Amino acid sequence: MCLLKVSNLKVVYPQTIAVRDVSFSLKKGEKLGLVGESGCGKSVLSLSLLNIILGNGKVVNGKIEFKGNNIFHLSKERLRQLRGRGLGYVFQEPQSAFDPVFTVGNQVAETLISHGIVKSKKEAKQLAVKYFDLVKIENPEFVYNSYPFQLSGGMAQRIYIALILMLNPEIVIADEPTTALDVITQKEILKLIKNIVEENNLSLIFITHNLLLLKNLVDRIIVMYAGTIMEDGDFNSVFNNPLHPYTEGLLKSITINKGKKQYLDTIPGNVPHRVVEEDKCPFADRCLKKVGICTKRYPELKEIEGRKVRCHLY
Ligand SMILES: Nc1ncnc2c1ncn2[C@@H]1O[C@H](COP(=O)(O)OP(=O)(O)OP(=O)(O)O)[C@@H](O)[C@H]1O
Repeated sequence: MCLLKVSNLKVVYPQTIAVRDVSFSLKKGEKLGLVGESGCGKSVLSLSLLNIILGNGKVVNGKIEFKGNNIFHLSKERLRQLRGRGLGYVFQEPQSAFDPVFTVGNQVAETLISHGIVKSKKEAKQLAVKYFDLVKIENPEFVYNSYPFQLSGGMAQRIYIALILMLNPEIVIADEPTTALDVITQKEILKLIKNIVEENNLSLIFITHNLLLLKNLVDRIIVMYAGTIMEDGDFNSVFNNPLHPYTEGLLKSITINKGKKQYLDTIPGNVPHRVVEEDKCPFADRCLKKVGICTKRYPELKEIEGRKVRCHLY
């Protein structure tokens, strides 16, 4: 069953096209990785799935359907339900998700009551303590009564994940959820997200600039560059046999040697700070395999053996 369908989405800011001609869909239980260098549009795309457009950005084309309903046409109330019970968003900075002046319990209870998950503060506490235990918080009652500043980054992220799960969303969106955490906590949080998503047959959209994090976590990967999709396919095929020269470059820049990450080549040049509409491939200036047409025409996203690639070489 298709849960989410994005068609020809375009989101612009006065200085740049943040998301350009993006189309993809997500099935129930599917785990999708969204990867690309900083500034390629991952966050703008994932926030727009909740109809959140920050600053003076504008959706100028396309639609996003959640279970067949265009989210840009939902009433305020249905949108509020979508953000939480439809799509649960785990942010990069776990501590900033909480208001410093209220206890964790207060904020959790308010969210659960406002989404209709529980009716009273007492019920909220019972449910929260159960879920805090599930995400391996020691002494959940004590944590429930704590203030956010009393939590470590890892604890705050676990609590936030527990809160998202209590809302019982159908899709979990995790935007670099482990960047602010140390390596050991990172691994624990990734394992936690994977287990919970699989045990409950939830769909996952995991956003990262680190392709290696996606190994053993997702079934499918979308590679983004300059606001658009360059490659879309099942993780193993893309990882073992990348079609797009950009994906190839990303993969060449990392390798695993006896479990240790080593950085090898980097892709020449930089990600464009400003994306404008041009009749050329956005990656042409950095591409080691470019041919004549690459600087003359914007490539379509083509389907090849169940995968998709935006490249004139195919
Ligand atoms: N509030 C905003 N105001 C102006 N421009 C913005 C805003 N948010 C994003 N942009 C622009 O949109 C483009 C895409 O940004 P986005 O944050 O989606 O990239 P990203 O891939 O998520 O990067 P990172 O990995 O660094 O978070 C960038 O050029 C960025 O400058």
